Amino acid sequence: MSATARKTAPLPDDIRARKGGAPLVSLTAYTTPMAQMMDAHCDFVLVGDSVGMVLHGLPSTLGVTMEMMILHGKAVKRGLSRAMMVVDMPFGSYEEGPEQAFRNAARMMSETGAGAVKLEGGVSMAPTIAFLVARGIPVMAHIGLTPQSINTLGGYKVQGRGDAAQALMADAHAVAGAGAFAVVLEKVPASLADKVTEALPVPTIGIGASAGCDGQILVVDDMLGLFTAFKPKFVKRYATLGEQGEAAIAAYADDVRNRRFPGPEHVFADTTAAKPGDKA
Ligand SMILES: Nc1nc(=O)c2c([nH]1)NC[C@@H]1CN(c3ccc(C(=O)N[C@@H](CCC(=O)O)C(=O)O)cc3)CN21
Ligand SMILES: CC(C)C(=O)C(=O)O
Ligand SMILES: [Mg+2]
Repeated sequence: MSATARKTAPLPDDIRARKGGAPLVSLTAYTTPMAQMMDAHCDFVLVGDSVGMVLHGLPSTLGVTMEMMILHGKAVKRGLSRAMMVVDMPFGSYEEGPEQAFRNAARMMSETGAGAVKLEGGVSMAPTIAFLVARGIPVMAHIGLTPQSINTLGGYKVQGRGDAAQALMADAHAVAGAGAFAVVLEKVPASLADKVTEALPVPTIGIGASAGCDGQILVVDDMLGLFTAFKPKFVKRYATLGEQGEAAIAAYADDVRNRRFPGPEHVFADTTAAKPGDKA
């Protein structure tokens, strides 16, 4: 079923069932109005830990906390009626082991109303994914470039080139075998993304991966041109809202400095004998 024909949010199993079918559409969102804009057009919406870099000015995703993810998760949920919401588990909230991951993921699910959580990692995270899934928490996996590991990866580089392809394929099989209902593939060679997509029984969601993936995701502020501090090669700009916003702010500043704003239509008379159409 298309995102627009649907009346209620799909379940993780509905997303899983889209393997090999019409491409899954997703974007990140961090606020209610952005969630409202994409609700009719996306199969699922991710409250990404990219929120730290995009909305809070942090230098990486490492400083993002459970409290931040819960606050933004609640805001996004209020803007959705048809798309499923997935929330990123932040750095440090799940890596200690399955028990820590369950405790924090359960809190994330109950406090935000998310349909699933996403966590970064492959083979090493498989036991944690299996533990969560066995206890009722649907998990979306995220392999390839995993930004929470920036300090060991040494930069936001392409992952899985050359000999590293086998390890990436092992990560993909491990997370799918552990019960993840979908797998995000970030910044991997397109040919490898296609092989993983063919090999896995669950949908692959590409970001800097391949048009052959079972779905795509982007950071919404990137595709709208609102976030401009950097632009990964995988970003396609569908709008230039940052530029348009700055031009609008410059026009406002000019109006204020020249007393063109507020105009007569923006101010109030000292009488209730209002003209027709006036608001109190
Ligand atoms: N705005 C935004 N978009 C993202 O896709 C994103 C975030 N933030 N924050 C969390 C992670 C970090 N991600 C990244 C960050 C950088 C590149 C990247 O390709 N960087 C280029 C250009 C960097 C630059 O121009 O400064 C690189 O060559 O490293 C990729 C993914 C993906 N996620
Ligand atoms: C880019 C997506 C996959 C993500 O993890 C995020 O926005 O945090
Ligand atoms: Mg993330």
